[in-house]
Amino acid sequence: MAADGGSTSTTHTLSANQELRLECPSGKAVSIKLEEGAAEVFGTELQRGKSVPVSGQKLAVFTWQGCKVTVEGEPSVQYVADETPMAQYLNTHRTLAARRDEARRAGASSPGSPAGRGPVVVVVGPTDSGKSTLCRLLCNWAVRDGYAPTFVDLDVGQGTITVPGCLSAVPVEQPIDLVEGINNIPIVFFYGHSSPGENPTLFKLLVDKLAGVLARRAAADPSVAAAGCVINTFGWVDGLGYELQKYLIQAFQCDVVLAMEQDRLHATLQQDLKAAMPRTSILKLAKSGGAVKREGEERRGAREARVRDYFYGAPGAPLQPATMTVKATDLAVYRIGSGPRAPNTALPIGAVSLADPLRLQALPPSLEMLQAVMAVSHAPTPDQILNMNVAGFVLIKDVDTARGTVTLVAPAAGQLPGRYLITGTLRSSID
Ligand SMILES: Nc1ncnc2c1ncn2[C@@H]1O[C@H](COP(=O)(O)OP(=O)(O)OP(=O)(O)O)[C@@H](O)[C@H]1O
Repeated sequence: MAADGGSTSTTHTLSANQELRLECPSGKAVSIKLEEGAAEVFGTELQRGKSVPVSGQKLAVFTWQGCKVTVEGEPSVQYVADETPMAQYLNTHRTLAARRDEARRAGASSPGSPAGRGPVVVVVGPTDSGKSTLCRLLCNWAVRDGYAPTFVDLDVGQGTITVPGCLSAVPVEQPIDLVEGINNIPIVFFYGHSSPGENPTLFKLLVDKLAGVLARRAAADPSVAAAGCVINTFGWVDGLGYELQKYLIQAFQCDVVLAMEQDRLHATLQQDLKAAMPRTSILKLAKSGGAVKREGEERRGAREARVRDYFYGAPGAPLQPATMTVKATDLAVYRIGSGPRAPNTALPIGAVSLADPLRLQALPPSLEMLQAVMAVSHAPTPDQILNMNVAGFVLIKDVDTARGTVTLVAPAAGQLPGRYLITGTLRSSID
């Protein structure tokens, strides 16, 4: 590596298979520019001579052949690494690519046949093991091969498709934009909490709903089926978390499980899925040394940033949300389950919680709703709320019980796309 330049501009010369790792705090302008050669950020190729803003991101500029790249601004961390798992990740992609090609051929000769189904890949592993990053790489490489895989995000704590607390899926038709993310309309089910343990029954129900929608889409379109799915999961891999991982692997009928970092997770999944899913391959992949550990406060901050991005746009791609005051009678707010769960240890000895985790409870507007992020359901009637995906989100800013009004922030002005709002425990402190 050679570096030169002043404190706000550094040019790095990378050799083949090296990567430049950057941690760029939000609020400080940092951009990268490819000067020579070829390089990619998690599978998205950089255009030569084009400056790309990367504030608020932790990323790696990787090169297969060698390149020269300039960093403008002052990242809090910047260094070049020689050792990366990229070759192993690319080999995995090549295996998946061969299966997509086979599926495309089979789907063309007999549409709707099981052989026309491309790989359904799930990435599992502890928090910060690089799961989301690997999903992004696999989606981007598939796009570069001419496929549009469906990216599924079940990470309700640190998801990347929309606000936290959701199970969502979106077709990736273009390389993921470094500023704007995935430019496509997702299908979203609202769970409403940042941990799958908050209401595991609801989490499983929504896994089944989303898996059902995607199976129907694949059955209706051979090119969707052949491209397959790449599924990101949450980083809770013990106890109930592990049980939920096994549940979702079966619900989505995953045929490839990529276990990041942990021998134990890999081995237990192999044992436990052998009988139920004999044809599923379970592979272990190395964690990148660049995947950065985030502590509780930072994880909360990342969730907050996702909510901010939803309403106000990502840095470099601003949006204009609307603040509206509506009549409380024009809305109906529902909570699924009966409020925060009492741990069994808090109940009298021998008692079990009789709370129905799928019970719909109508809530009158109250000050307890301030700063709640609520989903706007597509449901035409309340009894359909559990079955339907959501149109988008609102943030509750004020409730005036005397006047009977609710003030909320929505992505756009005008009537909301539905009158049924779903609330959970998701809150945001943004203005
Ligand atoms: N090679 C790399 N160089 C620099 N940063 C990286 C690299 N790989 C991953 N990161 C960063 O490390 C952080 C953690 O990675 P990632 O989000 O992929 O992990 P995860 O397993 O999905 O985490 P979680 O379970 O919390 O969702 C992210 O900010 C990501 O951008």
